[in-house]
Amino acid sequence: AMAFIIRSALVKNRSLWLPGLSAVRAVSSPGGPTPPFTTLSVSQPATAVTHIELHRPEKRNAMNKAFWREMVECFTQIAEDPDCRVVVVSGAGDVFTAGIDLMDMASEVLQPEGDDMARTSWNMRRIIAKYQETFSVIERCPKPVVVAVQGACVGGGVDLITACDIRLCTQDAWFQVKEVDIGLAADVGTLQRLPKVIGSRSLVNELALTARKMYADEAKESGLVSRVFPDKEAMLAGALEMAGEIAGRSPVAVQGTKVNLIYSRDHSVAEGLNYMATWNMSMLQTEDVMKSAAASMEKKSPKTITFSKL
Ligand SMILES: CC/C=C\C=C\CC(=O)SCCNC(=O)CCNC(=O)[C@H](O)C(C)(C)COP(=O)(O)OP(=O)(O)OC[C@H]1O[C@@H](n2cnc3c(N)ncnc32)[C@H](O)[C@@H]1OP(=O)(O)O
Repeated sequence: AMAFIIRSALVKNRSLWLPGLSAVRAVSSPGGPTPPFTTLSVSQPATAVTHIELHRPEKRNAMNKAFWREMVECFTQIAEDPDCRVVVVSGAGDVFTAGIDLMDMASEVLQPEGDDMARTSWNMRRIIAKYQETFSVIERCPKPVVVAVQGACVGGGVDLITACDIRLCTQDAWFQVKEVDIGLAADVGTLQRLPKVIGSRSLVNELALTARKMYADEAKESGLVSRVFPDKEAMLAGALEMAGEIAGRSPVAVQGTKVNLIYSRDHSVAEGLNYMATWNMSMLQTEDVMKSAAASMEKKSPKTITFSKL
C-alpha cells in the first residue's frame, strides 16, 4: 500500500523524481535500500517531502554499523537540500526497529581498541560520540522530522524518535527503553531527550529503570506521540498528509520555528526570547511574510503560495 501511495504521488510529481544530483532525492527502490545506502530507502513522495525508510525488515530494522553512519550522511545531505522542506521517517515491515544490532555491536562497542585503559577509554568515548551523532543530526536538521512507528520501537528506536519533531504511531506500536536489560545505561539520547518529551519525570524514570513496554494508548496519553492510527497504511497516509501541510508553508517560517523551539527547550525564557529576536531581526525581512500576509487577507491557504527555495 505504501508503494502505491508513493507511486501515485510520484506520478503526480514526475519532475521531482527525474534523476537527481543527490542520493536523498532518489526514488525509493521498491526492492530495498536506495544506493549508496544499504540500510535506508530514500524517496521524494511529494513536493519538498523526503521519506526515509529504515530498510532491514528481515532483521527488524536493527541498527547495524552501516545504519549509524548512513543516517548521518543522509541527514547531512537533507539539511542542505533546498528541495527538501520536511522529512518523514518510518520503518519497513511490521516493526519500526529492534534497536541496536546486537550481532554487530560486539565488534565495536564492546571491544574498543587501545594500548592501556586511558587510550581504550578515549577510543570508547569517540565511538559513543559517533553513535550519538546519528540522532543528533536529526535534531540539528532545520527541516522538521515526522516519525511514524508501527510495532516494536526498542532501545535505539526510542533514542531515534525522541530526536524527531513529531511522533505518530499505530495502535499496535510499543516502545521500550530496553538498555538496562542489556546491561547499559541508554547513551545516545533517550535519557537526555525523553524527559523533555514526556511531562512526567516519574514515568520516564519508570520506563528507563524497568524497561517495561509502553503501548500506543499510554504513549498518546503521556505525550510521547501526538496521534495514533489504526494501522500502518493509515499512519503513513497521515504522516505524508501532515508533511504536505508543513512543506506547503514558508520554509523560512517553518525552519525558524523548529530551530527556535529546540533552542527554547534547552534555555530560559529570557534566553529564548533573546535568541528569537536575533533570529527574526533578519528572518522577518523575508518576502515570505508579505506573501503569506497577503494570502491570509485574501483568505487563501499559504499552500497556494510559491515560496523561494531555502
Ligand atoms: C553505543 C550504543 C548505542 C546504542 C544502544 C542501543 C541499545 C539498544 O538498542 S537496546 C535494544 C536491543 N534490542 C533488543 O534487545 C531487541 C531484540 N529483538 C526483539 O526483541 C525482537 O526481534 C522484536 C523486535 C520484538 C521483533 O520480534 P519478531 O518480529 O518476532 O522478530 P524475531 O524473530 O525476533 O527477529 C527476526 C530477525 O531479526 C533479528 N533481530 C531482531 N532484533 C535484532 C537485534 N536487535 N539485533 C540483531 N538482530 C536482530 C533476529 O535475530 C532474527 O534474525 P534471523 O536471522 O531471522 O534469525
